[in-house]
Amino acid sequence: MLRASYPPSSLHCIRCIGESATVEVAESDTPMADAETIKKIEDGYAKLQGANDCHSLLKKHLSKQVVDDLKAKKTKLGATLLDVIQSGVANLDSGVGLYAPDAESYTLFKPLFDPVIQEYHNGFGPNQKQPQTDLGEGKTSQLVDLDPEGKFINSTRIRCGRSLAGYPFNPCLTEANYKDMEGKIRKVFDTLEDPDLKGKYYPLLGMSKEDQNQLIADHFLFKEGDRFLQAANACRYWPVGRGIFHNNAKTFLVWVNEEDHLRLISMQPGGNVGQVLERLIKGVKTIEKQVPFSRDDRLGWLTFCPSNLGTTVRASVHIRLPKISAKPDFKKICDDLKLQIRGIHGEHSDSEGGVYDISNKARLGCTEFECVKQMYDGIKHLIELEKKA
Ligand SMILES: Nc1ncnc2c1ncn2[C@@H]1O[C@H](COP(=O)(O)OP(=O)(O)OP(=O)(O)O)[C@@H](O)[C@H]1O
Ligand SMILES: NC(=[NH2+])NCCC[C@H](N)C(=O)O
Repeated sequence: MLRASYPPSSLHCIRCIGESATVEVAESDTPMADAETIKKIEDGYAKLQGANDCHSLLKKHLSKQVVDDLKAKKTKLGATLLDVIQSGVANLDSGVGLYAPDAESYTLFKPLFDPVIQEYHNGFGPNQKQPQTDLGEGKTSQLVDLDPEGKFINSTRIRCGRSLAGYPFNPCLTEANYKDMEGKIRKVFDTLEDPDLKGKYYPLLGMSKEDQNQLIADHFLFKEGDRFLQAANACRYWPVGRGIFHNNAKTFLVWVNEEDHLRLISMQPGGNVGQVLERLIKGVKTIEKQVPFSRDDRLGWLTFCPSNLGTTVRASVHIRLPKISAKPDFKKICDDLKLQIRGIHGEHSDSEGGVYDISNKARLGCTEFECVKQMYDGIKHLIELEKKA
């Protein structure tokens, strides 16, 4: 074993500025995690093992064997198993608990990612491949309004994530990367002419707290200070490079550099899923003509969190189902329909006034249109149950 200087711009990011950039390099020249990092990984493993109230996929799949096999590994950008697991170790209430600091992490730390991916995405196995993109062009008319009388659904939203090719994910990005990426995407926003898409970019830097909080309360903007992202080292230089684009009607929105490089969102009041999807397709197709995105042959569109791989599509409604949501088996009914229940202010929030956010859960191993259809068919069924209850 030699000690050598590895030029890890990302290692600075991952390990906080000010730390020495010297890391251990094995004889094969493969970068290796240092002893301190390995100790933290082992301590993290022990903490998870001792936490009886922790039910994350991380805890379930981070076996002693996996720790021993992966603890010394390091990606070319300097990411270690610690970077992958630290959010789930800090937040024992995580559902998933791990993130990929860069694309290489999905292969280097495969023995951990693959079983998590398999369990989260309906059994998507290590030899399975994400199908070709099918956003649902020409098929949106199949998705007729789920609630034409406006009795149940407050609003419908479909989002997808995209990573700009050539850049790693949050923990490995430098401040210059953030500025650069924001600059590139702002130029693309300026070219949007279609009346459905045309709008303005609002950087977080310089936005008043009042405006920011209003956008969050109205469900348009990402929240600040997400402890899961913070513990994953994903909020560095905040608010530099972060912001939101939206059209006048706030029905087409793009989040810049929150959890993923981009989140493209279409949303509107009511239950017209077809219209919402139609607008999203237009937005994605227009933007992707100008920006190359990272796609993996097996895992599809690449994202920071393994729960978002593949299509990256989460199609949701904000819905009131007072009768069936009061039943003890409501979660089981949704699980069986492969739907996920969230609270009114998004992930890790509670329901308010009996309104739930219900969406497709899996995003990998199916097409984009199938993800939306999963939500559509499931919600249709839930509304029928509510009417009969
Ligand atoms: N159908 C919907 N109608 C209106 N707002 C919605 C709808 N679905 C989600 N939202 C809002 O979008 C915002 C973001 O939600 P949330 O963070 O749960 O989901 P996300 O954007 O899909 O990302 P992630 O899964 O990474 O958390 C929240 O304010 C949430 O209330
Ligand atoms: N926004 C997401 N990536 N959501 C999925 C996981 C979020 C968080 N890391 C958890 O495990 O609970």
